[in-house]
Amino acid sequence: QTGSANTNPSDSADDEYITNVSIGTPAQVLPLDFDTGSSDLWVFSSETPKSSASGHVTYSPSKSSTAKKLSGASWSITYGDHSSSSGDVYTDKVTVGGFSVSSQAVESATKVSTQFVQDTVISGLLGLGFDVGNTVKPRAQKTWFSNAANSLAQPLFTADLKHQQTGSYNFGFIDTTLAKGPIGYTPADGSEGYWGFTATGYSVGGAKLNRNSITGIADTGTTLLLLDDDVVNAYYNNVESAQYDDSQQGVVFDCSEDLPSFSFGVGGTTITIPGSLINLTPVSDGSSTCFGGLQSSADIGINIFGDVALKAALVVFDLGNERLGWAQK
Ligand SMILES: O=C(NC1CCCCC1)N[C@H]1[C@H](O)[C@@H](N2CCCCC2)[C@@H]2OC[C@H]1O2
Repeated sequence: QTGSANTNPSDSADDEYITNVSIGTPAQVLPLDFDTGSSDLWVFSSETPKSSASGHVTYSPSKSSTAKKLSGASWSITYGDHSSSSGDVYTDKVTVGGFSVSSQAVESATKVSTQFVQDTVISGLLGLGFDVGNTVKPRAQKTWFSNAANSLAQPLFTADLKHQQTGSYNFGFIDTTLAKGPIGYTPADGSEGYWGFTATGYSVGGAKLNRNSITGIADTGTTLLLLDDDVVNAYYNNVESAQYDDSQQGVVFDCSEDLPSFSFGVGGTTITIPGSLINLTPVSDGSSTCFGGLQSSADIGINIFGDVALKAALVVFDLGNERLGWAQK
């Protein structure tokens, strides 16, 4: 068995990617942010304060004949951008891309932080990280993918995120036609709940890859490519107008710049992010100053290959073999 779901950028800056998920009986369809950087499936619900839920599609367990309250269970999560949510837990049927898990922990939000209240295009997150990262207490719950894995044709999923176009999350199979180059595989470290890996080197503007390895995570839930300052500086030293903008909390440059590409080595292959994908968006509507898709990870302490990097590749999240595959797109 397999599943295949379309995913769409939420706005003109590809800030996040939205995938529709069916929950309960009859199906309640919610737009969720699939996040390989976390391991909770949580939703805005009938239990979310009305003022917070305004503008969001919500899940009502009381309207689902297959919903069951998970007695005594609660959850609470804080993300790297300091957004947060918490609540109680139901189990219900959850279908993604035509594949159903009959009893999935659906974490109902009784509290959500301002960032989520304001982000009305999503009704929650579907974590695709490792189960160890799940926040439900007293007993951690499995992710949708973890519950599905044993029934899928292969215990893996792929992410094919695109700039301002419809992409896909495929479960149980690899559609190699989505890629232009071979898939390079490298071991994945799931011990922290993330999909951790090591890139073997990098280069700017098509130069030969150096041998400076970069250890980080493949995170569909983070918009940017966040790397060490020495890498960020090596890149922006090639961009005449680049400067750090305190108010924007990042490197900005003239939107008219012809940005160099950024390449990294992984699993014996090279992934090249075209400069165009690193020109993320004007700092404000109509501005001729643009915000960089590559920024510093210095304040975080971990390198993050977020959507800016993932958009250049077909990425295979292979749970069965504990490995990540990257193919140029
Ligand atoms: O916190 C992270 N990543 C961190 C970024 C800083 C450095 C450490 C990792 N990801 C979150 C992301 O920012 C959220 N956001 C909502 C608004 C549109 C953009 C996405 C969304 O909710 C949780 C998750 O996804």
